[in-house]
Amino acid sequence: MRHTQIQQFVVSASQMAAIESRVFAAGMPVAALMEKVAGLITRRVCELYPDVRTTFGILVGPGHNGGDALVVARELHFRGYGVKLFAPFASLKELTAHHARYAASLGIPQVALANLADCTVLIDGLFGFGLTRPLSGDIAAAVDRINTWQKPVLSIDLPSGLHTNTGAVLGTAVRATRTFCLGLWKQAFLQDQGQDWIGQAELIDFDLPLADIVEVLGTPPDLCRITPQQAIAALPIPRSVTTHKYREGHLLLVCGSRQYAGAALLAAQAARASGVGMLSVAVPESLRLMVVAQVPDALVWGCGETDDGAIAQLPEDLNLADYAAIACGCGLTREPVSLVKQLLEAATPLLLDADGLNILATLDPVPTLRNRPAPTVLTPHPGEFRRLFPDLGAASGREEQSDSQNDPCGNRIDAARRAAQQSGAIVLLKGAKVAIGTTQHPAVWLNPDSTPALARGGSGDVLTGLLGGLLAQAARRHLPLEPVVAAATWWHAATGRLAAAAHSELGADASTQIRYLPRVLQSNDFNDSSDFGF
Ligand SMILES: NC(=O)C1=CN([C@@H]2O[C@H](COP(=O)(O)OP(=O)(O)OC[C@H]3O[C@@H](n4cnc5c(N)ncnc54)[C@H](O)[C@@H]3O)[C@@H](O)[C@H]2O)[C@@H](O)CC1
Ligand SMILES: [K+]
Repeated sequence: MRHTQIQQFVVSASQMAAIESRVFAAGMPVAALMEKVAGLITRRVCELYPDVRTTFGILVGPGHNGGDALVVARELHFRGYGVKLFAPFASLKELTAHHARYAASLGIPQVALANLADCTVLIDGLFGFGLTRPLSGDIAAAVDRINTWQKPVLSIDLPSGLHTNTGAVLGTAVRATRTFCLGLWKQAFLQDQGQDWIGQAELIDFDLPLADIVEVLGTPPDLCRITPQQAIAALPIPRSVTTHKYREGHLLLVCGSRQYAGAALLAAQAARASGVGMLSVAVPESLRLMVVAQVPDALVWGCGETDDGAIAQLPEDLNLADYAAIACGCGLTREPVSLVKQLLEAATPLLLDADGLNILATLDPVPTLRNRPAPTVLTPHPGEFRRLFPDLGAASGREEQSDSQNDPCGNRIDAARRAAQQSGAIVLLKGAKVAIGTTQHPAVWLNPDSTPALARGGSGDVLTGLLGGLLAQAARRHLPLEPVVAAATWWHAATGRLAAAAHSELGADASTQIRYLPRVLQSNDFNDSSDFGF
């Protein structure tokens, strides 16, 4: 129970410091807490490296991150491992200085950086959440040098140099292969730009009292990390034994063009897997028979089409008020502007994706969304996000075409939150760590576990169909939509992971993902984030 709760919290540096202060004020001695935390880290290090011939080079910073590192060094030394310290700071915090003196008295050698080059593993205790400014000078040079060695690096709390909240690299940063996040997940672990420095992330729970956490973070907290347990509790959306198809929601998918016919099929097939009671699909007339053949359970509307094969207009006898939700965008092209305008005016929950978003971006999006008579869900990737919210765009993540991850403004959590506040929409900002901004509490939901296997054409169409189907079911029951968006995000990512585990990352194409959607809900392996055993 505690394990599940703890996994949901996400903190900033100042919130972590506030929680820590409450614990210390209540009587927990600082030194005792450091012993406890470092003991837990040591246990994990020994599990990972049971062979006592392993040698550890330990990087010691001036604050309590360095203190943790010194306690770990001492414990590894007592267990018979070879340990060397690199402690380049002349001035240390008091507790850290005590541990440094004791380590020296035990004969643990302090060495120059070059002497760590022959160690098997490095442990990074330079800086944790107390980092206040960019790394520079000798320490930055030392970090850069370490990064060229390509050794396993275990970072304590955060890779040194990473901003605790944004995950941005401040000057330079240690490139960890694994990071032990201490106590509560820091925001950096849920930001895309930190991921290549964090490596494998693992939470070390050291029993911060829930009462103190809740007091600082509020109930419900502002941020919520989506857990498998939460998502599974919302899925599948429960149905009564006496239900009928129209009570399970009716989704209208508006999608496809002659150029992008497959997108319509993928979205429709994924919507079907959501359990939605009724599925209608509006496509250009020339796609109608293909959709009927591939998704025979859908009602398919053939729409008048433009010369280029995009939807020109919806059929006159199609009544938008008949649907519990509408999802639009997959394979649409940017032509059907009046169609998207018409959908935006409908008093029906609306999901916009892909070209639906690109068209919305030309329609003065913020006031348009604020005037919507029903809820809106947007699912932009960073490029679409920037077109929709240009003043927030810099905060949404790296440029699509750029491999620079060092964007100092790349705070996706903040971007999703502010986009939702501005527009009133639920904004699902795609990326490795999806951030969902809402106008409710929590203000942002964050999905921690995904797979690069989902970074491929078609997987966005699967998400749109799945999410659209779930929104229709939830809207029909008057359930809040935000938790459903979070659950769909998790379901989509978990499907990608399950499909990749079975077929490799290369084999987890969109059609395979659709086949795996129901299997995720049948699996019992959702007890922690390392489910599926990889
Ligand atoms: N939150 C908690 O409850 C606990 C925290 N602990 C550890 O304590 C850490 C936080 O400790 P501190 O607050 O001492 O902070 P840090 O150890 O992260 O670093 C702060 C020190 O680094 C200096 N500094 C900051 N930026 C610098 C830069 N760019 N170049 C050079 N020096 C710089 C500061 O002046 C200060 O002396 C955590 O990350 C964690 O490792 C654990 O020991 C125990 C429990
Ligand atoms: K560190």
